[in-house]
Amino acid sequence: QLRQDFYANVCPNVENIVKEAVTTKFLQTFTTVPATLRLFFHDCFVQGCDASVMIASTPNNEAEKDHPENLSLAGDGFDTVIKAKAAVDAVPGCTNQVSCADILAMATRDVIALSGGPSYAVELGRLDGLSSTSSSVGGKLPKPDFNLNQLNSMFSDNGISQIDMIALSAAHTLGFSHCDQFSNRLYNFSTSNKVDPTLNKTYAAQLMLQCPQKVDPEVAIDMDPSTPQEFDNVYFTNLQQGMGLFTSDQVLFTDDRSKPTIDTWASDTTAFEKAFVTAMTNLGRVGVKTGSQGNIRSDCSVFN
Ligand code: HEM
Ligand SMILES: [Ca+2]
Ligand SMILES: [Ca+2]
Repeated sequence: QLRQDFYANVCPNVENIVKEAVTTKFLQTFTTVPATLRLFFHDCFVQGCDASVMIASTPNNEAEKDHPENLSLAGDGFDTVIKAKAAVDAVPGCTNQVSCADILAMATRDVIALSGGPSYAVELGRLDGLSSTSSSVGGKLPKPDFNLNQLNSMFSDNGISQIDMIALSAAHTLGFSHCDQFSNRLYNFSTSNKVDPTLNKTYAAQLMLQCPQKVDPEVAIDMDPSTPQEFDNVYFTNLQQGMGLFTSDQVLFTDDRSKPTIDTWASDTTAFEKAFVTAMTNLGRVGVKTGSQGNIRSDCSVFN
């Protein structure tokens, strides 16, 4: 039921309006890119791509965004959607016609292109969801210590294949992580190895400098040490060198079932970009709401 020209009659210029608002925000801060991309992922994996992640908590309802695993979602992602929504609603005819879920999908496409990644046509027609609870988040989002079976199982719960999961993981080609998400790999990996043996030695030493034990929990470091502000396939060449930040990144190279894909995309940007667009399109189809399952919110952070 999703289609690319969903708003052609009510708000034909919606894509340009969103792109302009996103570009303005991008020029103010680069964080717009990783923040929006991760927000889209965390939205789609909990109750589907329905902007449930945008809802603010109230005295009666602790919303998704206040679940511990969502507290590190950067505010600039939410702000990007809110600003784009305001720009859309300011255009006569478009007011209250475009869902927050679709604006997030378009904004995500735009930030990827702005940071050097592929551009693609976005499918539209998602409604905004009618519920958002912190208690629905647990067990729905992947953890950085996941192995390949755990990754495949969680993504397949959302109808996403291993190949799409690997392509989507390349989102870690930009953005930041807090030290506690991977410090076990540096200081207490296992009884026989304090440092994760799959971690490049030089990179491990660099990470220890950036993330000493008892570091300020606010400290965040680049996930791609080589090209942190470029959406590129360097994610895969990093993995080949033992420079994946999380276990869930590095395992894609150490597990023989996924290694061939890493090797292919490390040396073929075109093939990676094509796969990434397919994977993002599939991610955008997860749990889409239609009819009485949703509505179009007038304020993305509040139910109508
Ligand atoms: C494959 C399993 C995945 C795991 C285990 C995972 C885990 C994480 C973790 C732990 C962080 C750091 C959070 C922090 O400390 O602030 C992070 C950041 C990020 N993730 Fe993932 N992620 C996965 C997949 C994805 C996917 C599929 C996307 C998008 C398509 C994505 C996009 C991002 C982005 C852009 C950031 C940086 C956020 C920022 O700088 O604000 N991740 N991820
Ligand atoms: Ca959602
Ligand atoms: Ca990069």
